[in-house]
Amino acid sequence: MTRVVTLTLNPAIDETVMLDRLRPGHVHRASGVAFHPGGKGVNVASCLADWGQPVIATGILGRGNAGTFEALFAAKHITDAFLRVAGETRTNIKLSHDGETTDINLPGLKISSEDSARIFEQTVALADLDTLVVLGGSLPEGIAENIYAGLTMALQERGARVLLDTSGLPLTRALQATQLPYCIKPNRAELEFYAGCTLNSDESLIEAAHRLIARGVTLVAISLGADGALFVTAQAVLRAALPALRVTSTVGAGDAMVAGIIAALSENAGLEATARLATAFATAKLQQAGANLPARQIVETLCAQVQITKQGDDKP
Ligand SMILES: Nc1ncnc2c1ncn2[C@@H]1O[C@H](COP(=O)(O)OP(=O)(O)OP(=O)(O)O)[C@@H](O)[C@H]1O
Ligand SMILES: O=P(O)(O)OC[C@@]1(O)O[C@H](CO)[C@@H](O)[C@@H]1O
Repeated sequence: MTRVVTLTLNPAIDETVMLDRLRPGHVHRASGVAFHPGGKGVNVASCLADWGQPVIATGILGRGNAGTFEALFAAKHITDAFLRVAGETRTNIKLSHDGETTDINLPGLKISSEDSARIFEQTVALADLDTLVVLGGSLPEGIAENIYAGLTMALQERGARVLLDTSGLPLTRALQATQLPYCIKPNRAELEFYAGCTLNSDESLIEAAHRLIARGVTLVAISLGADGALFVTAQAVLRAALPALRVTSTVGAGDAMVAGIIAALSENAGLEATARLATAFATAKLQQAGANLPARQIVETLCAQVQITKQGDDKP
């Protein structure tokens, strides 16, 4: 059976503050607040666990407030392989207002070079031939910008497949390397940052994806918020979308999509089945606060409803 490992080097406790509307420079009275243990790899693990997929979550946690993560791992039977370091994991502020979310993500812990080397080695040691490894999120201070490039090389040399979901320079460094991840899931802004230009049409997004595929990426999934997502391989391009009936929180929708891709890959699903499951996971998560999925049957019903449009002709 495929082993799934998620790495979150910079996890966060997401503090979601409910506001009627956001007016910069004004005093706001919040109508509520909620706390969820998060960070991209943690969210992916959480959604996979809801789907019934065994998952190992690793990364770096501050010992001071690790309890909130430990409670999640225990409740969802997620194998906890996190390194503990001195200090507290960051809290990220999510302002929920006017039907959208404004994110204020803090920098996180300062990591020593010894702990950086330890987490690198521990992560590589968790992977073997049939392992899918999700590398997710930003990097805390002290971790080299090219760590995802190095991890991708070391993990894929062991026969694992890497799915990378990050942004900014860590993404750029990983995509400039000689060994590229098996799969990436950028959103439009993340792909634009890497490409160094605006990508405001499907054609330009697909072209950017094809350039990465020519250099070794197998699957590029570009998430486009309410507009759905593009799933691009060397053989085909699919657009997948499903209007959301209810949006409780968009935080972690991209992570739910990554979880859906991983669930599909671990069943050797084809491209259309992967696009369907990934979109169903993301849409299902929108109904939940925090990175949680509803019952499997609800996700399966959504899966059948996902609208798939083929873009262009398939290639052999
Ligand atoms: N308002 C919405 N209506 C319908 N589907 C949505 C909406 N927002 C997100 N989705 C679904 O979730 C997927 C991922 O969302 P998005 O593109 O916002 O990810 P992201 O930018 O990586 O987000 P995050 O970093 O918060 O996880 C989309 O491709 C889409 O399928
Ligand atoms: O600062 P990063 O690591 O890029 O993103 C962190 C984060 O925004 O990602 C998740 C949503 O995708 C949240 O749980 C978390 O707060």
